[in-house]
Amino acid sequence: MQQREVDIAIIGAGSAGLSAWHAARRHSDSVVLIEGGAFGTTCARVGCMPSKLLIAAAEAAHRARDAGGFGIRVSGVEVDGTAVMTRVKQERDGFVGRVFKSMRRIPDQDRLEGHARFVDPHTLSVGDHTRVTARNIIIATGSRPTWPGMFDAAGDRLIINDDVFAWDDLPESVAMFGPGVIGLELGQALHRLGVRLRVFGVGGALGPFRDEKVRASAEAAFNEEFYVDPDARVEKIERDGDAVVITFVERDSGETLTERFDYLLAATGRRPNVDRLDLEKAGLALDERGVPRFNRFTLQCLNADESPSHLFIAGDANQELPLLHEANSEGRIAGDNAGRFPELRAGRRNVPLAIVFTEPQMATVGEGYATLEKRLGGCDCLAVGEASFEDQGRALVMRENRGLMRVYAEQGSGQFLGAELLGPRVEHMAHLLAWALEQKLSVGQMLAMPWYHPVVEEGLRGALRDLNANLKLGPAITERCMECGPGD
Ligand SMILES: Cc1cc2nc3c(=O)[nH]c(=O)nc-3n(C[C@H](O)[C@H](O)[C@H](O)COP(=O)(O)OP(=O)(O)OC[C@H]3O[C@@H](n4cnc5c(N)ncnc54)[C@H](O)[C@@H]3O)c2cc1C
Ligand SMILES: NC(=O)c1ccc[n+]([C@@H]2O[C@H](COP(=O)([O-])OP(=O)(O)OC[C@H]3O[C@@H](n4cnc5c(N)ncnc54)[C@H](O)[C@@H]3O)[C@@H](O)[C@H]2O)c1
Repeated sequence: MQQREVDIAIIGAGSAGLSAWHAARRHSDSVVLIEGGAFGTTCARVGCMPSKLLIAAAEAAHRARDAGGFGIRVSGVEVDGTAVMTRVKQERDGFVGRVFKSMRRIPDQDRLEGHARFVDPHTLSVGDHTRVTARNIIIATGSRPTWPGMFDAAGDRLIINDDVFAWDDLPESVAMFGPGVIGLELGQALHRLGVRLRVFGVGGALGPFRDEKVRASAEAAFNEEFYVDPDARVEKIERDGDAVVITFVERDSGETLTERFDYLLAATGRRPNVDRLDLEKAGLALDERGVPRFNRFTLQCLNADESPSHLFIAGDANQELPLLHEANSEGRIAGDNAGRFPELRAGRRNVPLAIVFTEPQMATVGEGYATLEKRLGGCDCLAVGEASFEDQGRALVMRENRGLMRVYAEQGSGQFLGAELLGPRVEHMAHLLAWALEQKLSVGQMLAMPWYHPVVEEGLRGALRDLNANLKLGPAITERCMECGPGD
């Protein structure tokens, strides 16, 4: 067993771990980065990037098929599954290659391969070859998919998102469990690429939405295109030969159906990789999920006796906001603070922003409706405005007129608080709204900004006007401007 003594050890060379390494190195040359799985990051290998590549191929197929709606005849649209997967994997390898290239800046002696576990609060055993003692340790171990035991009946036909990006060809059929973020992104893409699909959920949850009206609008919009039952009654999952056989009650007919699928894809959520670290030896206070308790501005963990720890936790491992930009900024803050320990700095945290790349797209900005309702609803302090995309000018032009936006503000101050968005290209509107929230703008100030015509953002202006009217702060709401055409 080799012995290493370092200032800072980082467990996990994903997005959070890499950001932490760069930040920590500004303070010390004695930083080691430990990786127990594949290098290249979840985002580039099996997450953000390959999923967006699959979605891009699906969009191309969809546009070709939808061209008839514009009077353009495109005959014989064919999806070549092998070519689709070849491009997805080639481009994905390019993204992973870029991560490797940036990792070349990390000297070989600063990288260790092997699974890390705590031996005591300052010591890690890595694989069965090295023992690392560190002044500070950053846990940046990411997350992994989780699923209920009943799916195991599907045997090796039970797959997760990682497996999709290893396919050489597209399958004939997939039963997707979990209409969350991953389930809807991948599900819609597979459907548009010609894969027979059913999506099953539990308890009615759909996508990232907590606002019931937006959730219901999403349920209706996706069901126009493919089968999604967010509150499914699945009676049996069996394996028969190469197929997964699923018996379920169909959502609209109420009939009990038995169908065969090539795969059962589990997209039923992710759990933090903190359960295989022997955390009990690290002396930390854990929450009910076994995740270390931590300060979101310093990323510093708390000891079991409530004193501040020398350990930090960043990225999906802490489960606060399991998104790429959050992993990057948390890694940076944790690395910086591990470097300057025990003198810590509060890191700057941005307002919450999440975007889902379905069509219509889904996005949430700010604390989210459920939290706002709880915090402000009881005293009538929460004002809500909304606008539908169904008759929005530019959305109609593009044949993308589906979706609903709900925007929230504080009564009295008129300060904008957040939004839940379903609609065309809302990725851009979500950014505008996040920037407005960062600037603490009031709804009146947002409405005073320039709005072009004809753009989908005019739909957002409609929602903000509705919100402004409900705030009862004035100025008077502009009636629809007829000479501006639909959308104003
Ligand atoms: C299909 C999919 C699509 C996504 N799309 C988006 C998107 O569009 N936009 C977005 O913002 N986010 C997206 N995400 C989320 C995003 O990928 C994650 O939030 C981000 O990658 C988390 O980074 P991380 O550094 O915390 O974890 P990771 O990149 O997973 O890094 C953790 C590393 O720790 C290693 N490790 C774990 N335990 C140990 C141990 N004990 N010892 C040593 N090493 C260990 C792991 O092997 C891993 O390499 C997506 C995720 C998925 C799955
Ligand atoms: N575009 C993006 O930013 C993006 C894309 C993909 C993933 N991500 C990140 O990854 C995280 C994890 O995504 P996810 O989709 O795995 O989680 P999720 O929490 O978004 O969705 C899980 C879904 O599975 C459902 N579910 C749970 N148990 C079930 C069961 N037994 N049967 C059927 N359905 C069941 C839940 O009700 C929920 O709808 C996201 O929260 C997000 O942070 C982000």
